[in-house]
Amino acid sequence: MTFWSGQRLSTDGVTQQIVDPFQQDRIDCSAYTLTLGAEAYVTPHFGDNLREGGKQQLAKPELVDIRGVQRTQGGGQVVIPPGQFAFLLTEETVSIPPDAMGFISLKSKPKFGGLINVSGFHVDPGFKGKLIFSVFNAGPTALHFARGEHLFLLWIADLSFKGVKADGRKQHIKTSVGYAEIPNDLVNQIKRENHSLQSLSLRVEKLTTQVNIATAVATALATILGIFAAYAALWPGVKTDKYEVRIEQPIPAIAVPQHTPSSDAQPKLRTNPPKPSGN
Ligand SMILES: Nc1ccn([C@H]2C[C@H](O)[C@@H](COP(=O)(O)OP(=O)(O)OP(=O)(O)O)O2)c(=O)n1
Repeated sequence: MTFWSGQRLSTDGVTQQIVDPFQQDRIDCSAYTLTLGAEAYVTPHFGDNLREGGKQQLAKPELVDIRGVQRTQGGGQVVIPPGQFAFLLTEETVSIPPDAMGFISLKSKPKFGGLINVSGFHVDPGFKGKLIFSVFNAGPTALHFARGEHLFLLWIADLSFKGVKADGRKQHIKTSVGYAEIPNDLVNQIKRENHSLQSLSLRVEKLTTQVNIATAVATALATILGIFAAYAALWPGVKTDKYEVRIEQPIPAIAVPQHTPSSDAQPKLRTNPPKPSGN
């Protein structure tokens, strides 16, 4: 298996239409640079409205000339928050010859930001279509990408066996047609709130604030009630008509038994009566 060199990409890459549209300045050493295309999908995070979140259509950027250097401007943006998955569609359509295969990867810049390629690393012989990268933001910050941004790399490798079947058809090649957009069934599989560490941390922060406020209010109310109760109990002048107890009837005199010397005398001990004699 031999990997195509940059030189070969610039010649056979064009004649065999490996990538469409093809630009010579996209050859990066022995790889071809692919860009972010018209669609992206990012999984919703805590608090997002699931009905609203869907595939994003990214506007095409314009080419502007800055002192003779062509720069892209105004491409539609996609933001991937930390801890979220995304599908990213390539701008280019890839056509792998039947006797070759492709290898794909993210460029280093998005990787340094924490982006991980989840969806695999190969393109089958005979595959034709746009590529869909499934990625995960494992970094600490939200990652912003614009349509037209150089995000992916493609290498082509020759296969050793170039045989054909008896009926003339090529063997072991991908015959099904690839994607032109991000299919809805892919989106439906992952369209649910994804509780990333960041979103859970925000939620804990929010709950902590609410508990702190509730505790402060409860403490203030308890203090006010305590002060009011103490004030009412200790200050005799503080009475309301509602709580004042009026004593209308005089308290009846209670007869208190008088102490007499006889009543003070010790009670006599009772003695048993003498037993009658036996005769
Ligand atoms: N990030 C990627 C990786 C691969 N592919 C394309 C190129 C592959 O040739 C094709 C099929 O990939 P796999 O063989 O890994 O996938 P499956 O076997 O699941 O799909 P199929 O049933 O089409 O063979 O998908 C893609 O669009 N995006």
